[in-house]
Amino acid sequence: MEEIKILVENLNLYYKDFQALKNINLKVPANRITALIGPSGCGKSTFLRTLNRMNDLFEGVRVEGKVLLDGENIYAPDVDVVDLRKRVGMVFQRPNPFPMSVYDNVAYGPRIHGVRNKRQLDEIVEMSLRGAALWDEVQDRLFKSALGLSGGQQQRLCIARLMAVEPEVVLMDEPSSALDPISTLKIEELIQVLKQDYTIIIVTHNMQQAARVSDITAYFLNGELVEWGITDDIFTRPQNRRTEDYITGRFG
Ligand SMILES: Nc1ncnc2c1ncn2[C@@H]1O[C@H](COP(=O)(O)OP(=O)(O)OP(=O)(O)O)[C@@H](O)[C@H]1O
Repeated sequence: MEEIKILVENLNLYYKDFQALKNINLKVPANRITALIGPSGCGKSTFLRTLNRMNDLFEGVRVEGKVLLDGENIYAPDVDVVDLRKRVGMVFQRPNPFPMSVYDNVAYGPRIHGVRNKRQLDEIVEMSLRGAALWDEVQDRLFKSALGLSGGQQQRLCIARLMAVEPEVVLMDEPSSALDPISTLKIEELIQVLKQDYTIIIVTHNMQQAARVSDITAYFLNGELVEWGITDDIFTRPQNRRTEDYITGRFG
C-alpha cells in the first residue's frame, strides 16, 4: 500500500453564500505528483489553498470536512497555522521573490526559524539553490538583487526559498504559466526530481503538462471533484463522461 500523505474527507468550502467546493474526497500519495485540472473557475486554486489553510486569509470563508495531514486534521482548533504552512509550502503563479539579494531570499525562512550561524546559512542556501537547479546560474551573483533574475530563474528561486525550510508538501499553483517554454521545461524537470523528497500537488491549465509530469490526476468541474486516479488511466480511459469531454477537448 502506498503511503497517504493527505486525506481529504467530505470537504466543502463556501465564500460567503457561494459554495466553491462540494464534498471533495481525495487521497494524495506521498512522494508523488498530483495534478489538479479543470476549466477556469472550477475550484482548483481554492482546493489547493485548503491544503495549507491559505483560504483562512480571505474574509467570509467557511470550511467543512477534514483534511488529514499524516492522519491529523489541519482544521482542528489547536493547529498552529504557521507551522502548518512551513510543512505545506506554496509556489505561486507569478514568481514573487522578495526585493532583496538572492542569498537573503533563500536565507529568509531559516533566519525566521532561528538559524543565525553564518556557515550553516551558507550551507542551506547552497543546498537549496542546488536543489532548485539554480546554483550554477547564480553562484556568482548571490548578493545581487533577486529582481534582476529572469522569470524562470525567479520561479526556481522561489522553489529554493521553499526548500530552505524543508517542507513536506509543496503546493504549486500554475507554477509555469508565466514562463517561456524552456523555463517551463526546466520547472517540469525540477518537479520530477523534487518528488523524491516531497509530496507535490500542482494546479495546471495545461493538460499536456499534467499528462507529462503527474502520477495522479484529479479533474474538477463546478466545485466538484468529478474523477481522480492514475494519470495514465484518466487520460486514456476516463470513467466519467464529463472527464472524457474535457480531456478530449470537447469542452473547456
Ligand atoms: N476570494 C474569493 N472570494 C469569493 N469567491 C472566490 C474567491 N476566490 C475564488 N472565488 C470563486 O470560487 C470559484 C473557484 O475559483 P478558483 O480560483 O478556485 O478556480 P480555479 O479553478 O482555480 O480557476 P482558474 O483556473 O481560473 O484560476 C470561482 O467561481 C471564483 O469566482
